[in-house]
Amino acid sequence: MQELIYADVARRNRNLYEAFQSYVQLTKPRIIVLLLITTAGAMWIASEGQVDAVLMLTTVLGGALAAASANTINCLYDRDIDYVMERTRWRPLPSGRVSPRDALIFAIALAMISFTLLTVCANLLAAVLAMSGIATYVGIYTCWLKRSSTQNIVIGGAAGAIPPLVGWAAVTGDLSWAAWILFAIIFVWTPPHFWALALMIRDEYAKVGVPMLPVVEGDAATAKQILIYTILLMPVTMLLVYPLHVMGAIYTAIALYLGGVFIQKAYQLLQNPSDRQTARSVFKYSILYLAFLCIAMGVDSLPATHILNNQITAYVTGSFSNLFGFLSSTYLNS
Ligand code: HEM
Ligand SMILES: CC(C)=CCC/C(C)=C/CC/C(C)=C/COP(=O)(O)OP(=O)(O)O
Repeated sequence: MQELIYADVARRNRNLYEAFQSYVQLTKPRIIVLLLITTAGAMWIASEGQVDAVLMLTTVLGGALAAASANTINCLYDRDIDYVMERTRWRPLPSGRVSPRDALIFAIALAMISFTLLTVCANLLAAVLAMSGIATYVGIYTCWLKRSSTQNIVIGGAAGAIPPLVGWAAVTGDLSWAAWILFAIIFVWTPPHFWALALMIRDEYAKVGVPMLPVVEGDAATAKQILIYTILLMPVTMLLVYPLHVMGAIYTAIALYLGGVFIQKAYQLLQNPSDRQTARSVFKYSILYLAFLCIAMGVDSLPATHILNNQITAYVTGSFSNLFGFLSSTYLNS
């Protein structure tokens, strides 16, 4: 009898754990981690490295819940095509592990908790921005553009660029130019990130009639667009240095290096646009690129780094003025 009870409890626990896993899977948790790194990075810069720990925790949690809600609604809306594609067939909705009704209730609950948490612990602007992220990702990307335009990801990508705005607003209560540059960095980063993946799984998207760029315009045209966006990304990242002066020498060096490697990889892809391995390498690098760029921003904003940054800047400016002095005296005297 005792054993039967134990077996029953064990089975129930296993079922509970499996249900829990299915709901977690609905939220696409691995993507959320990088979204949160951009939120935390923005908070760190906005507070010049002196962010309140409770505010950081609650904002990141609120942002995670909003993104989880957005991803769940995306899974709900796309369950028809997810069922047909190999890559997505085993997601909780197409495989029947979660019912559409339960997924909807889950997504609404997540959004409501996120809104309340952000309003109470951060401010209304941060909460409204998070909700606008859900609206953009679901309304503009998922329901409207994903199945109708090759530029779906360019315009819909704005949703993924909202998390740093949430973080910035949570700290300062408003949105400065620097916050909008962070938005612009992720906005320009998203097409190379996604199109590299789309090159790898082009046939899957073609099978379900989703007009991703490689499906409609081909591999070479997509690789060309990827290269254009990676080149554009470099000056956009530098806007934080000049004219905004929010970042210093350490960020500049790391951002230029990371951007240089990104361009090099995109160029390699252009040489061989149908090579899946090269596309995979660009996709993987895009994730590393954004994570390290945020880390560079964080390091650059540390109070201790300011001293080092000032010394490097003074040295570089001093060297330049010496050089200009030398050149002008040489040429003016000759
Ligand atoms: C609307 C714009 C975006 C689209 C359409 C998009 C699309 C995708 C897709 C289809 C995947 C593969 C997911 C899977 O196999 O389940 C993926 C992976 C990923 N995305 Fe994006 N993405 C976008 C924006 C972003 C943003 C803004 C971030 C973070 C800042 C991000 C971070 C990631 C990460 C970290 C992965 C890898 C997840 C893993 O390890 O499996 N994405 N993305
Ligand atoms: C502030 C806030 C709430 C922002 C939300 C931003 C957000 C959730 C971005 C996620 C991007 C993403 C996973 C796209 C995949 O979509 P897909 O449908 O093309 O991927 P799939 O083919 O794998 O289903």
